[in-house]
Amino acid sequence: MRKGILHSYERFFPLTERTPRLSLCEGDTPLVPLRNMGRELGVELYGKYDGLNPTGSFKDRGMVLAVSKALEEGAKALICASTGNTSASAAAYGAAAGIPCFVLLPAGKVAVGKLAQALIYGARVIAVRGNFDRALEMAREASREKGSLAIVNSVNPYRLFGQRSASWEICDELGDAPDWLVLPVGNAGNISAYCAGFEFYREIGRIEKLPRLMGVQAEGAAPLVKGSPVDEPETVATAIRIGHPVSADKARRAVEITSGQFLSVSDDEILDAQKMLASSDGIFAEPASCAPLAGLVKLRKNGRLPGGLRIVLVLTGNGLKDPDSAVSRVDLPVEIDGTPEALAEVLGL
Ligand SMILES: Cc1ncc(COP(=O)(O)O)c(/C=C/C(=O)C(=O)O)c1O
Repeated sequence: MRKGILHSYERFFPLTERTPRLSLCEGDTPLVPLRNMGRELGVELYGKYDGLNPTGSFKDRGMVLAVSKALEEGAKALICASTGNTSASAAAYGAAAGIPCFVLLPAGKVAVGKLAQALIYGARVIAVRGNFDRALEMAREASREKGSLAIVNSVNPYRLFGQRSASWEICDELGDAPDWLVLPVGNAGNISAYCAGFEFYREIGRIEKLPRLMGVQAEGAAPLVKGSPVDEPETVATAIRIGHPVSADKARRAVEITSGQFLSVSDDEILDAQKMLASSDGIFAEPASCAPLAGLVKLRKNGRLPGGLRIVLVLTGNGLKDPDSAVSRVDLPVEIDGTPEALAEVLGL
């Protein structure tokens, strides 16, 4: 039975007897073999489907630890800026913890599913006329001003600590680290957390080697590929529409020590990958989560994807978060009269 990561990995986390053990049964998500895409690409391919966490993204892994520790340290409320998933997760764990949660979202740039979540979980949702980077500056300022307001963005170290749990689950299931781990990069916290998690597992002898960490960004929001901040990031993958990643230095170190790489893909390549993943292997992930597959397809096209590798794609968010983007790329339903003849015609019977 899933009891949540504070239970499953209790001995690896900075918990004390005073730390409340929050849980929405996050973690222990499936590592799905992507057989058809794997055959297509000539690799052994898996999807770590973190879209099956309680609020539909990997954010729950860090949020459960950050909110538990915030309670222990006397916080009276939570605050975060978000492109959507962090706010959904903060709102849910704030509700579970029984404390208010304030979320700052870039006005008009958040997928409908994520906005609905933050609202229904009872967060105070504040739409900022500006992008995520501006909203994060405001949230950090507010948290500095008011000590009892705990910021739960990935500037909060407990967030990245909790997110290490995904790397441990992958290694526990595969028996070692994969050859490559490919994931989307926005604020760059998750790639840094995976690196720390794999390093810890190597330190305690659970794995032999670190996987190559491949960070994929959208072409219109690719500061780590460009090597400089992007002031006006733009992409259909709104979860990674971030131009000033707060964990950039950690992420660069993660790519360097694992001989990995940052690469970027276009919005079209992302949406094509989203449709491919769903129609070939039955997994519906949100646009940002499909950037890694788009990256693999691009490497394969350029002859830079070695055969036979064991690769894990991190599917960070559920496709249901952003149905509008997915619908923009598919044929809409055909409408018929309610008669057997009309159906027979469509079915070609
Ligand atoms: C589905 C999905 N995939 C990838 C990322 C990028 O992770 P980071 O590189 O650790 O930022 C996000 C990030 C979202 C937010 O930053 C937020 O919700 O505020 C995401 O929601």
